Amino acid sequence: MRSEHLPLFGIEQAKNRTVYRLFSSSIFVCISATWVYRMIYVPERGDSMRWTWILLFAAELWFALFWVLSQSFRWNRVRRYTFKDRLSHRFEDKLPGVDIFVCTADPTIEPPLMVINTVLSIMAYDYPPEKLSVYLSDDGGSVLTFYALLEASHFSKHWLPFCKKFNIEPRSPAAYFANISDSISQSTEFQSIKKLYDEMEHRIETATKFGRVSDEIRAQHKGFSEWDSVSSPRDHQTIVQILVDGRDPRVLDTEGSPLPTLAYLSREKRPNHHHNFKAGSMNALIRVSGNISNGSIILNVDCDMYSNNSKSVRDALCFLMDEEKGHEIAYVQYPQCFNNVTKNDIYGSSMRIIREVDFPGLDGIGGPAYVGTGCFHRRETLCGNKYVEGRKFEWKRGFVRREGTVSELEETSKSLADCSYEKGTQWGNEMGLLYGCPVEDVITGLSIQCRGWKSAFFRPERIGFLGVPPNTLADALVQHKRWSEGDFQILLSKYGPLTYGIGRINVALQMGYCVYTLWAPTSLATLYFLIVPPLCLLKGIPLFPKVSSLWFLPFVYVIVAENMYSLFEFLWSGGTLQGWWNEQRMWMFKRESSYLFGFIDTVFKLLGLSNSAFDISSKVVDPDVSQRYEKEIIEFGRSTPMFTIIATLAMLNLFSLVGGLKRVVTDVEGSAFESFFLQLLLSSVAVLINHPVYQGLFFRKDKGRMPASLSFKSTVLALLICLISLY
Ligand SMILES: O=c1ccn([C@@H]2O[C@H](COP(=O)(O)OP(=O)(O)O[C@H]3O[C@H](CO)[C@@H](O)[C@H](O)[C@H]3O)[C@@H](O)[C@H]2O)c(=O)[nH]1
Ligand SMILES: [Mn+2]
Repeated sequence: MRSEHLPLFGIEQAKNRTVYRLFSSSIFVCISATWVYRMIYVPERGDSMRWTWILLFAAELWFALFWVLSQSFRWNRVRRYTFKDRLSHRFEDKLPGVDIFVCTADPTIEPPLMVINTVLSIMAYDYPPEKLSVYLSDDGGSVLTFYALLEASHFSKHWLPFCKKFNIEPRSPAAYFANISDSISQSTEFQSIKKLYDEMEHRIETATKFGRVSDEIRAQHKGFSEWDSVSSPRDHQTIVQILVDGRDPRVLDTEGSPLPTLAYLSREKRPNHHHNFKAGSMNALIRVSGNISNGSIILNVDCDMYSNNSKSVRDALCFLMDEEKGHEIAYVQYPQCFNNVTKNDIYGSSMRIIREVDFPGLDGIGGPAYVGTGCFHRRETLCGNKYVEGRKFEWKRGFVRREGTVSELEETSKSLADCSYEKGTQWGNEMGLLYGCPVEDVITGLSIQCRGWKSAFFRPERIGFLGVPPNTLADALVQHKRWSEGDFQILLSKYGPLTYGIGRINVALQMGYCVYTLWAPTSLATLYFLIVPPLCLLKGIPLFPKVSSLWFLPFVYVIVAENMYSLFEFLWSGGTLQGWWNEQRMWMFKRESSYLFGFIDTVFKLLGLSNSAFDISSKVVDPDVSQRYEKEIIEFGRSTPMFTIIATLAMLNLFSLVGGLKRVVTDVEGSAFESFFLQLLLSSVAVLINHPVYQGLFFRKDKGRMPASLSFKSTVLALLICLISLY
């Protein structure tokens, strides 16, 4: 084979697929057997238990459906790898322009220092700097963020040559300095760059602390004058400032190499104009960058997701530029990874199974979803192009420079980010990121796949991007509320995987999307399971087959085999036993609270009673909270409706378990244990897994405990429910 015909990437299929398929068929057979049991033993008409039974069957059917859908992830997992040397060899001088977007929205929960660390890590990619442009979109319209970016533009002149000279990783200064080896820290170059960074950090922190920039600093750049007319983050004109003009031959780093272009954008905001959250800011970025650098590849990252691997652009291009297959791929998604997840991941924030199983699985059946960060898109496909069989991309042209002075470019860019610009256009509908959904990313990715494109999921050995996960329980639950609500809305939207998706994406991919879009309604089946069987246990009504009955076997097989498999999968993905247990707890918490609220909010939205919001996740932690996080102690600390539900259900299962045990102990015939075994098992597991909740309610003294009022409320509520059900 001649070298120009060698592919730029390869795909490897997971092993042992046949074994898994046999195993999952055995589970399916047993699940079907449980249905037969439910149908045979349904109580007669007129029996008070009839509806309890039928609804329990419905809940079980729902979980079975969910299980079937999630098999799509496990059917054909793949792993991709790249050949970057071939890319350089064939394409080095034809590499395309790459525009990188960083989104931030609030300087208090997304500190400017963190934001510019992300920006610096991205400016330092191993890629020709004249072809790289970095845009920071600031929905917070904050002068502090602008100031930090200005500081970063100066510091980059020292930082980029340092990164390249010593070939360091990661290239976020904060992350790099936090983990350095001794040998390098002795060199003078290291000492001096560290000093520069510390001084910059100090200046930015000072400004952040006072909430303003001094007049002295304001005099450094004309851009500050824009804030003279900013009245609030929600009411201001568009601000576009090009801080580094990569085209200018006089703008060089300390080693005389060119720098990437760096621009600040804060789109116009007006109180009476809906800004569509991140989707709105991404669309403004697409247009403004199109006017300034017009790179044909777009990477976007959340402001906390710094680049941990300087080769990511080249890796992504191996997929997009491959002569044989590249023209089918619209985007390359990297997994979302986090850098301060504790060993056993109490909030399940590392999303291990999604990263190691779901997405590699989606990749084998048409391509992963777009998850909003760490994703390389083609500009054309993001702007609504359809896939045309056989049409290839022209890379020969490489990259064209824009004409015009910096101020001309800034001036012409402004109107592109004004509120009125999108009126009467297809932006947010057929073009750019879609509006109206709290998960703008997933719905946009799905719409791209529905236009015929494939996508690729890439997990390099060295993680591509690292961000900050939610580090309190409340934050994690709120984030999942937004996701489940958004995903559920996709199901009901024009782009529903079960409606619009038919014939546009393959059946397995439709099934895969359904798993996420059905998160919200799953809360109902979960609540049923956490409430009804325990109450029936308390009242002495058996709902599952006796231990001595043959029908018991399929139930037990499904329960044991599925849980063993899930544990095995978790350990195989690099997790710990305790981590798996924590993940099960979060599974339950989310379905009791986040998904329920996501479901309710969607219903309200359908009835026109409310609008979806985008609650931004906090990326800062109070030191006290952070200490508990490190020790893996769950953070409650507040009284919220979500915690009330969690605590009440924990108490309810505790009371039922006590009642059920009493029944078994006092039972003279000795058949109670047999009849209630599965209900006792269910409540015991619920109680064991809720152990940290009881601790938070009654035993902890620290600030992260449940407030006393909540302990009282949930106990009374649970008692009331038990009493009402008994009489
Ligand atoms: O009005 C807004 C709101 C948010 N953001 C930015 O969007 C990003 C993601 O927000 P975050 O609060 O961190 O949400 P997460 O739940 O962590 O984000 C995940 O889920 C979102 C969709 O719900 C996606 O947009 C994100 O890319 C994905 O990482 C951040 O950089 C924000 O600054 C904006 O630019 N404008
Ligand atoms: Mn985030």
